[in-house]
Amino acid sequence: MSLLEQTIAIIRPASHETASAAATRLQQVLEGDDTALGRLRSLLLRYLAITGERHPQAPEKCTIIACADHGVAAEGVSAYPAETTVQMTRNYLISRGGAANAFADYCGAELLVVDMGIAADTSDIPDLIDARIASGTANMAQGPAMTREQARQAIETGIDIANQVIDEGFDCLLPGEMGIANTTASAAITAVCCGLAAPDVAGRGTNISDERLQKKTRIIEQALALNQPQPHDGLDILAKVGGFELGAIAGMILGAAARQRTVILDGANTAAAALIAQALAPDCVDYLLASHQGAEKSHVHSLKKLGLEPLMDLDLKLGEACGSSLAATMLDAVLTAWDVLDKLPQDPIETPFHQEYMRHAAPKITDKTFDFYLRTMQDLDRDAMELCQQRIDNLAKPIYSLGYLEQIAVELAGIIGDELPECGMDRALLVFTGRHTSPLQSQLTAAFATHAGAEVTLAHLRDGLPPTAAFDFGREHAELLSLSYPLLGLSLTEIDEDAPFGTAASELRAALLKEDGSLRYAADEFLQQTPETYQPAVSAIIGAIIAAAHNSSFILLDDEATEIIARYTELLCPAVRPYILHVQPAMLQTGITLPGGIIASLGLGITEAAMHMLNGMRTFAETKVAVASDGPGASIQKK
Ligand SMILES: Cc1cc2ncn([C@H]3O[C@H](COP(=O)(O)O)[C@@H](O)[C@H]3O)c2cc1C
Ligand SMILES: O=C(O)c1cccnc1
Repeated sequence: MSLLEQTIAIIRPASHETASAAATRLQQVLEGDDTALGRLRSLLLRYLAITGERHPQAPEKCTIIACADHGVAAEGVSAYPAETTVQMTRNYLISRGGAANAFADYCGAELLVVDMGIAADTSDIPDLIDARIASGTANMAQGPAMTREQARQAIETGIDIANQVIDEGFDCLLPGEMGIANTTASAAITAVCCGLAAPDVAGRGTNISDERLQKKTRIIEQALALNQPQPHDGLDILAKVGGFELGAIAGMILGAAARQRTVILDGANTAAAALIAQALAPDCVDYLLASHQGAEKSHVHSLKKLGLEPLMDLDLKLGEACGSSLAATMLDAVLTAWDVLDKLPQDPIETPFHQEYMRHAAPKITDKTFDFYLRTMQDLDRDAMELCQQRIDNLAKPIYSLGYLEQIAVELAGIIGDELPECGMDRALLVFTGRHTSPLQSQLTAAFATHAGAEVTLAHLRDGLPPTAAFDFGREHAELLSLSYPLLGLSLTEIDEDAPFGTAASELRAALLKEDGSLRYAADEFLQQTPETYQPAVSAIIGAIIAAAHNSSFILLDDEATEIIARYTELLCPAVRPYILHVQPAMLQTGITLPGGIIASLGLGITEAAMHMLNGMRTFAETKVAVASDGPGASIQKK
């Protein structure tokens, strides 16, 4: 038997015993609320099933970027010239300014780069793993991209790589790829595996123009019609419309599955590689975790076929393991939280929170107080924003390909008045709570906040005082915190101590939103319409948002309750809008319903990733990578 057949033969479904025991325990600690952790729950349970351990160590991560060229690039299906593949490979290993470098650094992964078939001399590139199959594939629009033997070789190379890194102690693989025109290949693979037509899967790749997209769609159609790949024959699909780097990634997936190790998928390209692996060994999907829903058109279909649910949508159009690096840190966080939860109540972790209590006073808040904040709200620093945007547009990646991460970076630049906000900015979490906070909530808040590097203040509200008192309490503490912490998560929890978690969100939704999710009331009416129990919390959050924005902190929202309050605050005071980051469901699609700062903490992680992009990546000029020749990048990017 060859390595491929041997590997396929030992792939078993992941063990579900550990996972189902953990599911039972989770249900018990979370008092039967299966939605509490949303998709973090299945992220955790899938990971436990893969490892077969109840409390696995935090995974050792290895990012592996497979690079290869594509004959179909000759058809003009990309916005960038084919030489970009080798130039980016140099960038990873010489300038070290690719997204892959920045995101591996962000999530603490080792970075390996493999030449699977770059159409250029790569002999001078240090540390490049040479596994070259040929100088690029043949043009699939004119015949098969490679021979069946080459397809097997690409996959077996991926299996070898997986075995090697697993032998070195890595247990979580983050594959990525670099290969101009490879979204044409991944779209074709997806069409075959999902039974779709070219227009359903052809996406904009490196941000190509409408005209080029039409051409790309026709080329995919032509490649499928000419080559007739067989949907149940993974090697045939790879040979006819694949790529060497996609074959290697399929192999890494098979190799990892055979050794019961995890692979976190990134965008449409890695998902297409996974479809090849799935066609060869259906059980390998148990070892896959999805990270994000990317913008490439085929991605939604491939994830569905793989039966995987993404954790986030950041409008990424890149690859290079960016989204999977983010998911890897979320996996770390949920593993920590699970350790903590499983040890309750005997063995709680320390929760060194600052505690603040509302005074019994009713301060005078008048329209004048309010006016003061609104009139003296700082403008964003437009120059810093413009310079930051220019730098991002010229980082060595397709234009706009890092989606919301780019927007976060620009907004932060405007808020702090510096075109290059740094990594590791000080951050805090302000959690409004009732008189008492349960050990469960405290432990969860601590686990996620610690992971995000945030200091926590628990601000205890008091009933029976006018809303102005709560407003002032929120204002005062956000103001104090925002003097030292440029990043501030705002959340609430256990306002009604007898109600289950998530009640604040559901009550505020019922009272303040219409059926379609839009706001039901005008800005000056909604507080009277808020259920009395929640009026202090709502007033405190409004005060906190206005004060934090006034002091130029970047505000990260938490659960749906804070989302609703913030949307009304934005209506009341539109000037706060640019200071607010809507985390879920705008970026995270985890459906977490637990309040208390979990979502805001994950938002801090996303913000940190944006800072790694900005500080870790280098520009086209700095790395000598070719700029766009089509699409919006063509007129903006400068060599
Ligand atoms: C500078 C640069 C860095 C990249 N990093 C990933 N890609 C991504 O874009 C390419 C696929 O898009 P298409 O099919 O339109 O060519 C792949 O290389 C993919 O990894 C990049 C592309 C460029 C230009
Ligand atoms: O989703 C991906 O993998 C992707 C999307 C655009 C460009 N390159 C890769």
